[in-house]
Amino acid sequence: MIKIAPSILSADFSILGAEIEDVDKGGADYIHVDVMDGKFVPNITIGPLIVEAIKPKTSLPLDVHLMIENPDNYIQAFAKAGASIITVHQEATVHLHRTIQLIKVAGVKAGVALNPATPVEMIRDILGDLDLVLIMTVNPGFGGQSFIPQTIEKIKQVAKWREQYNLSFEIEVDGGVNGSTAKECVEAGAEVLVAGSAVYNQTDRKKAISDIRTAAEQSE
Ligand SMILES: O=C(CO)[C@@H](O)[C@H](O)COP(=O)(O)O
Repeated sequence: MIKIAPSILSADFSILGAEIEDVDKGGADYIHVDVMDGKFVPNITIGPLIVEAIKPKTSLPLDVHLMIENPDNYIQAFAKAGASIITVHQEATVHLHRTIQLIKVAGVKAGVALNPATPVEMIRDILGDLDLVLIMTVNPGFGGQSFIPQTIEKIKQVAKWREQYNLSFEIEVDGGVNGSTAKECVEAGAEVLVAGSAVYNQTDRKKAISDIRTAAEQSE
């Protein structure tokens, strides 16, 4: 089953609660929350206080993507704030296995994200510990960038390992996902599609979500 995760990075932050309710009613499956620290990526966004504030606005899982250095220092705070899934970057932590265990001890699903230039081999040995693998299809930091086609092979390889090792983590893609790129991602093996500008830059968010889902489902 395909899941659509609108990224609130492209929402109107002056009415963030209403923007979240809009995609919730519009058929979203997750709310994707982009956390950036101005160090790991060249942009600064939101922290645990905002996650806590938006939590009552939706019953959908909050899919929190930490694009920050030293993620171990913030896992507890984001879990307490209401995150359902916490995804850290492989590139941002030296002891990835320990970081994953910290997320699990906090009672939250654990994900790992890979930048476009990071080989999937970097997480092969810990796939069995993961609930989600996030293949970045743009360089993280900003919404509205173009999809990087070379990332498709990475999705395929992770999907192959999932089957080969009989694992059940979700494969999520993030960046430049829209009605034109969704199908290829799903054909490669992804089932969670993060979409920022393709949803929030449209006035009718329900239609935008439905259009992406329909495009993606053409591969099934
Ligand atoms: O993590 C990020 C960017 O770093 C994403 O979640 C973006 O917010 C996706 O935006 P679009 O490419 O869909 O506009």
